[in-house]
Amino acid sequence: MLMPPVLKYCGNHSLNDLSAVYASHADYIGFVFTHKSKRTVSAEQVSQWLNQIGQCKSKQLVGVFADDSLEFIQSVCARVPLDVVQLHGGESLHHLSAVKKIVDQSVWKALHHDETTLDQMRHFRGAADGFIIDTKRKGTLGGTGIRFDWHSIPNYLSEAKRQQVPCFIAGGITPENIEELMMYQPTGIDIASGIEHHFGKDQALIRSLEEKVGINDGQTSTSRK
Ligand SMILES: O=C(O)c1ccccc1NCC(=O)[C@H](O)[C@H](O)COP(=O)(O)O
Repeated sequence: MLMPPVLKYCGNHSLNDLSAVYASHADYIGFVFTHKSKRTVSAEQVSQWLNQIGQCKSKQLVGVFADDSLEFIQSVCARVPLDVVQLHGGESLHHLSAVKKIVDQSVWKALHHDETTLDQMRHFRGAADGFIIDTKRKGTLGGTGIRFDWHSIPNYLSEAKRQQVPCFIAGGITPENIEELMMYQPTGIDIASGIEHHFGKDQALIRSLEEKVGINDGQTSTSRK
C-alpha cells in the first residue's frame, strides 16, 4: 500500500481559508508574506487569525518569501510562529545560508522547473532543508495554477532522497489531475489554486483531493506519520 504524500496547502489569505485548512489533513499550512503575490498577507493578519482560531499542534506553519530582505524575513519570524521559511524567488546559495543563520526555522528552497532544476538542487545540497519544485512562468513566481512536465518528477524525488530532505511537487495540482500525479508517487504535494473556489480555500475540493490521495476521514495528519 502506497503512503499518501505529505500535504502542504499554501496561499491562505483569510480566516476562512485558515478554518478550511485546519479542518483538513494538511501537514503544512502556508502563508505568502512576499509582496509579489495576489495572496500576500501580513504578519499582523496571520497572528490575529492564529489568535482567533488557536494554534494547531498537528500542523506546521510555512512562511513564503521571495527575494526578500533578511530584515523582512526576521521581522515576520518574530511575529508568527513559523516552522519553515520557504524561499520562492531567485535566492542564491549565499542568501539562503544567510537566512539560515538568522532564523531558527528550517529553510526550504523553491525551484522553478526547467532543464537546470536538477543541477540547482545539487547546488543547494547541504544548505536547503527541503525543496519545492514549482512551475516556471514569466512574470509570476508561484500560485500559477499551472502544472509543469511531470516526467521529470522521478529525477527530483531521487535527488531529494539522496540529500535526505523533503521534496514537494507544486504547480497546478487539482482534484481532477491528482490521480495522474499519484502515479509518480510524490512524497509531498503543495497546492494553492487547485483547492480554491472564488479565490478562497474550499472544503469540498480539499476533501475530494484527500480522498483521491488515499486519506480517509478516520485519519488525522499525525496518525499518518
Ligand atoms: O501562491 C502564490 O500566490 C505565490 C506567489 C508568489 C510566490 C509563491 C506563491 N505560492 C507558493 C506556493 O507554495 C504555492 O503552493 C505553489 O506556487 C503552487 O501554486 P498553485 O499552482 O496555485 O497550486
